[in-house]
Amino acid sequence: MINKLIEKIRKTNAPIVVGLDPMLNYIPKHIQENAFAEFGETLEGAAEAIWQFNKGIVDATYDLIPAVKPQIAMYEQFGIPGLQAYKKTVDYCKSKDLVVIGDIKRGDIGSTSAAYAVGHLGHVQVGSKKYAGFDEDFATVNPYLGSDGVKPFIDVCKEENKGLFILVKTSNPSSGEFQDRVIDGRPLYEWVGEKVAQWGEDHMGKEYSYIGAVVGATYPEMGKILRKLMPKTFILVPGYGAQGGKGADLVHFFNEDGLGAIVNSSRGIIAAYKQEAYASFGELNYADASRKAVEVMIEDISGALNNR
Ligand SMILES: O=C(O)c1cc(=O)[nH]c(=O)n1[C@@H]1O[C@H](COP(=O)(O)O)[C@@H](O)[C@H]1O
Repeated sequence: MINKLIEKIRKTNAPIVVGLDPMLNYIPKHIQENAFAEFGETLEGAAEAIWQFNKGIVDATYDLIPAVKPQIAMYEQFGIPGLQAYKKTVDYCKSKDLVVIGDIKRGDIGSTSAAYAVGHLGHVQVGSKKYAGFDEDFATVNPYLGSDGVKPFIDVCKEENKGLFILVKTSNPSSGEFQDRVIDGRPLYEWVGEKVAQWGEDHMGKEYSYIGAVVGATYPEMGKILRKLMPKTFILVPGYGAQGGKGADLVHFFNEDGLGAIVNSSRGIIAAYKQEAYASFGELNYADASRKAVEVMIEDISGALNNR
């Protein structure tokens, strides 16, 4: 999958991911009204609205981008119908040949991690048959429980040709509270980054490892250090747009080959029509506003990379 991701980044010339993080308050009135007319103001109605909203965005952007990242919490809040909308979104994006990064941020003791890994990336055995549960291409993993909590994910990735993005330095304001703590002379995120690079060594793709890292766009100096520490690790970089990250901040997340990072924007793309810059599109044309926001993001990042 890392090979496919790289191939698609090269083809689209767009090292970006559209984050499909639908909140009801981003969803245009007409979509909500249609969904509620059919299913009522119910969890099913909400799930239908988020699915229709996502479909509009995917249809308007899939030819420009290599990948999407649905964040499962945004679906889970609507219970089982929400999870059905998540699965429908994953399948639809795959039918459009997009690489799907399931943002599930799991990680537990080994046996429990194994179940998460099977459910999201692998096949579960039922009697004599095997079934894929969610079937994303990549998943995000929280490494806090250590190697035995991560290994089951890596094992399933090897069997299934899938990949991971493991949290190394997150984009949020409090991420330093634990992640920046200095241990034996180095911050914790460096220890984790080094470990991610090691885990990745025995699951290499053609150019980069199947085992990637997450490093927030909001910490560009740390990104620069981590880039050097993990040369063969692909970095998922969230925090662009709504959290303040800009193209110029991101150049050091990339290697000299112009690869090595993929930048996510969720609210900045899916709720673009609510921003002043794209307000002229109007609520009805929300998906066209998202397409424009993708074009602007690609321009911003490739411009910054060309000028470095
Ligand atoms: O793993 C992630 O994707 C992630 C890690 C991180 O450090 N920071 C972070 O914002 N994310 C996710 O990236 C997305 C960011 O959304 P926006 O701020 O709307 O672009 C959300 O789905 C977050 O859960």
